Amino acid sequence: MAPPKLSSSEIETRLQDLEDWRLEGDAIKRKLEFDDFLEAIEFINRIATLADSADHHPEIFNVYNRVELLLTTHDSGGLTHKDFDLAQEIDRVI
Ligand SMILES: C[C@H](O)[C@H](O)[C@H]1CNC2=NC(N)=NC(=O)C2=N1
Repeated sequence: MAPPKLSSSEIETRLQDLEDWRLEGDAIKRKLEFDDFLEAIEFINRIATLADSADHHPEIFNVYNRVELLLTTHDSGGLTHKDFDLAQEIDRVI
């Protein structure tokens, strides 16, 4: 079953632990820059494994050495604990 959407105050609380993520509409977003394309792709591969294990999949945008990640829970129509949990796991593998 889809997890419940978080309230705005729950979202604010969880965002405090994620200094590089920004709230954007119904999602959280992080922009990253690497030395080159291969570094960016290697990072994407690392998070692909994490995401698939969590059965939670970020939207991933890549242009050369830049990667933009967007997390939201489509099944719930907004942000849930799954987005914040995965964001924290992603931050650990950078
Ligand atoms: C059936 C499957 O578990 C769902 O479709 C999962 C897969 N990955 C997902 N990823 C994201 N970001 N949001 C979801 O709602 C979602 N749902």
